[in-house]
Amino acid sequence: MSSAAILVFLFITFTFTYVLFKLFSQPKPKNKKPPGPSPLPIIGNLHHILCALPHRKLHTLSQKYGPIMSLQLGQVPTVIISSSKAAELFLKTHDLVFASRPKIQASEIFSYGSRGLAFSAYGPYWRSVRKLCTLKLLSASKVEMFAPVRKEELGVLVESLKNAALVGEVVNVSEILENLVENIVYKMVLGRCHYEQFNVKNLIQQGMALLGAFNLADFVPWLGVFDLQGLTRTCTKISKAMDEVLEMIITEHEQNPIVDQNTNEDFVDILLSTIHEDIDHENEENRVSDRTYIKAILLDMIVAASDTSATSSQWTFSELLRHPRVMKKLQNEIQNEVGNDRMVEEKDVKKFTYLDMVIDEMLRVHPVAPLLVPRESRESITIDGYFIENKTRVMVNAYAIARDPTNWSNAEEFYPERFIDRKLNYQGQEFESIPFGSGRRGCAGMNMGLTTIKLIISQLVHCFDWELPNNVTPSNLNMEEKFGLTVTRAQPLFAIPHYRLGDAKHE
Ligand code: HEM
Repeated sequence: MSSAAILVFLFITFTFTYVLFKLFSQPKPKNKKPPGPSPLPIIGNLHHILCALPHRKLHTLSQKYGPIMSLQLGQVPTVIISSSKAAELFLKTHDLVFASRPKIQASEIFSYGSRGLAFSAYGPYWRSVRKLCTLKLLSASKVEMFAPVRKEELGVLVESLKNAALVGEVVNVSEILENLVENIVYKMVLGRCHYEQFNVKNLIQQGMALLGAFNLADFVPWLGVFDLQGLTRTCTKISKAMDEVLEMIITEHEQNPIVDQNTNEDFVDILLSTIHEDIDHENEENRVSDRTYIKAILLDMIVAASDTSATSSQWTFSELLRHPRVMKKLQNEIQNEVGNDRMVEEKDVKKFTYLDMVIDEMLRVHPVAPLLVPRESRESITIDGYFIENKTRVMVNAYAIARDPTNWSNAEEFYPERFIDRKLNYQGQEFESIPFGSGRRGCAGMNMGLTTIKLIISQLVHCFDWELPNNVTPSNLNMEEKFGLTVTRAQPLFAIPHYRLGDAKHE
């Protein structure tokens, strides 16, 4: 073969190899994944979220890799959303694609195979349960129906704080707020909060800690059979005890049905009245023949309502103590409407416009579920040029979104006045602050939560002036966070109440 022929042969071979290499070595443009840090073998990027405050770490990473970022968490392909624009694409434009939840081992065990609302996969069963909860448990009329429970529990708390004020006692505000919200939630859901035979609160607290714990099996499923962290055993044990307690509570309700029109129903009564209804009309296989769905929904309601509302109240209180100007302005607003010789009633709260701004600002600065509740894609889809494969886990970083400098100036500063001309109604239209998530899987109990928090805060700042104890000043008050099922204060909040009303009557 002549040298020219050799050159031509080599040229053709090289070109052909090059074209083949280009074709197979680069991902096809339509399969381009969102950018993200390189994964390690087996664990992928798990080390990036295994830290004390993952929402902060993911916020920092998103500043390098962008608002739609890829992570490989063990075996689970994951996308992290960190801007309002990206959140709108995932939670509004393509909401239906991301309306499912991944299977979480603890929820599978506690909720009888995720038969509650929060963790069930998108489909006919979830749609029926969501409709049932929205209409029968969490509607505006039901929120109002439970006003007497909130009033009674707050009345008891104010009396005990008045006694503490008399002797200048330092009060553990975190603890009293947790107990208050727990009492309200347990009375609303189960009818009462104390049982002599068992400690239901303690059991559910243990369950909640397990739900918030990092479980390796959720990311590397084949490791699940070895139960390396012992979580499967513990969850199964607690779940069995919880099931026995819930069975007893339901049986007690069955044996004492509500006959008196003036007696308020609780969630158990309401759900029992649905037991003969076919909850899942579209799917024969999902037909509910026992009461597991009632137990799963009861648990979901307690878990979803308690920590979120208690933690939000604590952050609001902390910010008010850190900002005496805001505290004074709020007290003045309430005093101008209510005077100082009676306590706040629930109907007053709607008039407190500055309170609305304080709560909006607290929810922006301290979203208590900063990564919302994870979603899972139901099909493969290309968004903004990035390919998102089926069954990708989606985590929306509400913490990062609420700090996006394109939407918020001095984002770390707590400044309620930024909401004077800017109303957020959390109904899925705005995405600059999404503490309740958005779309089909958005929070089902938002009105219940907001009503509870607003009443608690207005009552406690109207009845009392609050002083920081010892050498704590507004500027050195510890505001460190602790990550779990919700992001709470790392240290409990302490303060001294000083009663400030005249002869208040709690009508
Ligand atoms: C300040 C109080 C609250 C906050 C900040 C909050 C926040 C959230 C968030 C971020 C989600 C996930 C949304 C998503 O995936 O897009 C959620 C879901 C949910 N929340 Fe809330 N929540 C609060 C109070 C409540 C209350 C009081 C209840 C019930 C009584 C409740 C019931 C639920 C339920 C059932 C879901 C799951 C909905 C579903 O998957 O279909 N929440 N909440």
